[in-house]
Amino acid sequence: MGLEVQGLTVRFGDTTAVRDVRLSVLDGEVLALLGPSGCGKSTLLRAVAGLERPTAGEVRWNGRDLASVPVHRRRFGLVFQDGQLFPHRNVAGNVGFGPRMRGVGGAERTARVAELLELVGLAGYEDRRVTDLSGGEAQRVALARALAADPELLLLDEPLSALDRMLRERLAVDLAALLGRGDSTALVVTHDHDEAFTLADRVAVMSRGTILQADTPDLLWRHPADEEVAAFLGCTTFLPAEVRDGVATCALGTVDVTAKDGPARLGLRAAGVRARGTRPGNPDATGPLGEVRERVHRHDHVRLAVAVPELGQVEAVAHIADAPAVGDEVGLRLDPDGVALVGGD
Ligand SMILES: Nc1ncnc2c1ncn2[C@@H]1O[C@H](COP(=O)(O)OP(=O)(O)OP(=O)(O)O)[C@@H](O)[C@H]1O
Repeated sequence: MGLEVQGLTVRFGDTTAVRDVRLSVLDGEVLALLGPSGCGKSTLLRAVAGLERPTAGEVRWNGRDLASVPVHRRRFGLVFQDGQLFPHRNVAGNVGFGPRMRGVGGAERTARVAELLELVGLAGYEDRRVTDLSGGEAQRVALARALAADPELLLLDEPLSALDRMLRERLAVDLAALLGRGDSTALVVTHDHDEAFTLADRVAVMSRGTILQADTPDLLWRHPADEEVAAFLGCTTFLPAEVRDGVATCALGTVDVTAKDGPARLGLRAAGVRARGTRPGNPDATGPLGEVRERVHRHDHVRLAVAVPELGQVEAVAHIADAPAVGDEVGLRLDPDGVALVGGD
């Protein structure tokens, strides 16, 4: 059954941080709450944890209304951005805290702590003082500590956002494997798209206190419910299209889609529009033509703003090796991986 949230509203004075939210997290599912700063993600998570009192609505766990159940009785594991470890205990003391409270004895507890430290990439750290750890190490200890308590539901609030990018990407993959392997049920708050898509079975996109869409990463990416979700997920150009036999035709060309015949709306991310210079000897430069107006080097590609007659400015990408310069003419081609079908059924 898992977690069910219904009609949940949380107000702080005149601010409605969470507005009539309905959400479920199934047993064994990892759900990410993704949204911009201030949209109400943390407040929703804190209301589920019991740290914030709802103004209206219900939070149920396995069918039971939690309104009268205090935080420590909910059996939910909490991890916040800054870990919040017990400073007077060493790493083993922190990770082993939950098992110890549940009466798990010496050898078994030591083995469990070692296993969890190995899982979070900190094998052998048992005797380290937590005050001597780096931010990334401390956060991994916090994760291990939350998991060690065998919580029924893990609540993670921006668990990786204090870490540097390389570590965050690695830890997101590790955490996804770890949550999947343990069959954990988890609600993860994040503002980082990659993190949400890496970790979650389903992603709920939040804006201004409400959930706009909750779907699998694949569906969300390819079929955002409306332009607001599409724009939040990176679409910068929206074009009308006509679908015929699984092919959508728009002003920038054709792309395969899963949709019924008829009019449709496409959302294009920069990566959905590939640009090639039209200079002689480049036969790949086909499709509608435009002129490069801006050019920015990103880590593994070049991002362009291309002026297309009658369409205006379109974001596109080019290979670093033969990236066109500002002022060059380019041919544009759609890449289905970067194209979304917006709205509709
Ligand atoms: N204790 C509080 N008192 C008053 N207003 C609050 C309180 N907590 C949150 N808010 C307000 O509620 C809204 C939602 O805040 P919340 O922290 O839930 O957003 P968030 O999406 O988690 O943002 P961030 O990613 O920046 O943490 C914001 O406008 C915030 O200022």
